[in-house]
Amino acid sequence: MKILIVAATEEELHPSLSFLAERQIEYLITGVGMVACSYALSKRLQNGRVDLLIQVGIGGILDREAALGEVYQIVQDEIFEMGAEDRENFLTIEQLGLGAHQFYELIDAVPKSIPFAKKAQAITVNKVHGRESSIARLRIRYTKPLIESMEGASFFYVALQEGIAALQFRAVSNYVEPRNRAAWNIGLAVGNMNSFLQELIKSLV
Ligand SMILES: O=C(O)c1cccc(C(=O)CC[C@H]2O[C@@H](n3cnc4c(=O)[nH]cnc43)[C@H](O)[C@@H]2O)c1
Repeated sequence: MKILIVAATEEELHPSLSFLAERQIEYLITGVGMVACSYALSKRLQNGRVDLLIQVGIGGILDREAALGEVYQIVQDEIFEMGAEDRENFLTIEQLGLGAHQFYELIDAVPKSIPFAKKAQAITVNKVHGRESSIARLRIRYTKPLIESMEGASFFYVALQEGIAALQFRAVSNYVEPRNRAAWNIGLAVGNMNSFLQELIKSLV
């Protein structure tokens, strides 16, 4: 099975680089954001077959009770607020009849026995939430565990277009809260993400 590991930045994958090299598992660094992710992944997929895409990275979590560092399996991801304002209402791209904003993991080719991670839904943003009022609106709209990233939905979108199995995992580096960069624990999240990734790969190859 040809696996491609996808991450936005090399920092997020750094602890696994020698592990991946030893096992001849290919990885792709896409850059941050939906446009960079879509471009880099599409370009790579034009150059050869892949059976399974695995995106790993860090992300924010809305739930203040959740533990920083925990790894989540993202089962559903959406391009946040893709649509149109209609005065006080919001119309999704589906409601406008112009496309889709909600995408899902694709697990047909994935063995059942992969390591356990809590499941979460996610939103993918161009602008990281950092204002009290917009975060309060998120809390009303989303009741299940919610992770925020800047690439996830575009990753699922490309996988769907190409018909390739795709899994996404995010370790929590920070809470979705008024901007507080000093409170991010990127080291913990990257460490846990990579330990999980290595267990996952061992279960697959
Ligand atoms: O310092 C900032 O305010 C800031 C604003 C935008 C991006 C960053 C980054 O460091 C890149 C974030 C990188 O990690 C993912 N990530 C991590 N936490 C979040 C989040 O709360 N919301 C959205 N994305 C997040 C993201 O996928 C990027 O690749 C710093």
